[in-house]
Amino acid sequence: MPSPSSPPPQGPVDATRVPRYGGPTTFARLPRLDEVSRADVAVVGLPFDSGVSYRPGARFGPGHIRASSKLLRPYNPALGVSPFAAQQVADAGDLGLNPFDIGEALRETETALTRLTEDGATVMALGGDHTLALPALRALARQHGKLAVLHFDAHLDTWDTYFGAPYTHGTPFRRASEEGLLDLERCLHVGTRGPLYSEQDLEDDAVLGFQVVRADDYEVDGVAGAVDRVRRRLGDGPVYVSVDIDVLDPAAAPGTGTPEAGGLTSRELLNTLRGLTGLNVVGADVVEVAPAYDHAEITGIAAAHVTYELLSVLAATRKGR
Ligand SMILES: N=C(N)NCCCC(=O)O
Ligand SMILES: [Zn+2]
Ligand SMILES: [Zn+2]
Repeated sequence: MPSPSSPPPQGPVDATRVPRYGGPTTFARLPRLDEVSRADVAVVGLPFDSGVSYRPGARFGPGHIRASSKLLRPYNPALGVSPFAAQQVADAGDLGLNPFDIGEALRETETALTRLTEDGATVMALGGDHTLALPALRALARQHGKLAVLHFDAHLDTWDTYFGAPYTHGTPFRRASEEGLLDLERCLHVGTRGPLYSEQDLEDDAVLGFQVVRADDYEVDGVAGAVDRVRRRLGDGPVYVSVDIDVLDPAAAPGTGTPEAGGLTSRELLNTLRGLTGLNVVGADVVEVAPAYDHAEITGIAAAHVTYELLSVLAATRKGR
């Protein structure tokens, strides 16, 4: 927490004074991390897509999400909070990750995220492909102990290997579970759907520690039912929230590498995220935005709003809402 003498949070550039299409290119036109004395939340870009199994391009995700975040306004009426006034949010820029050596990129990510959190910031990562959830979990589990993962995705991402490779965007949560980073009683996927490799995938997934709120469950139980299940599963302990943008229907997020029909609406996703207020969220990511397949910033805007809601949840929780 800031001391009584620390300066008030420095927010975004005022859009009534500096046009939105000008000014800084940081997330939501916030200050850079090196422009503030300390940050409660660091937004950091992870430009990397060497772990993908289908369409490449998520390496350009961080820049696209930032460019699509220029219209965000300072007050969130849905949660009654000003996410950039209740806490210092700053943009830490992009990590320089090795595109030719996945193991090296994992180490670089873990080291950088460890440094950011040691400085007291909660990490809000913008991907990048889903491979990098693994080093994020490694960094945060060292600090907080075993973590719950709340994983929004069309996919399970608990598969084993592709072409014999263990570190890919389809495997981060199996590796995390095997490495003992996860609380196996408190993890769940939200929004999964579509074809699997076999029935065994779901059996393995349960053993690895995950329950599932399927995309189809929204049809029956709605957002309130999903939030209720999520909150009961997560409890009070530390939670890492990982949002693969392909959890949204391709109509709401075409710009991604492995799209699956039948997904969540952006309204369902944003309202589910708002329902996380009060939980002990220790880090989050928004991944798999691939701008080459986007149109009119549809996917970028969805990802920017997801990020904004996560920042709002952190702010509302900080204020004891
Ligand atoms: N994490 C994402 N987006 N996709 C995983 C898909 C893995 C597969 O090709 O089966
Ligand atoms: Zn996915
Ligand atoms: Zn994924």
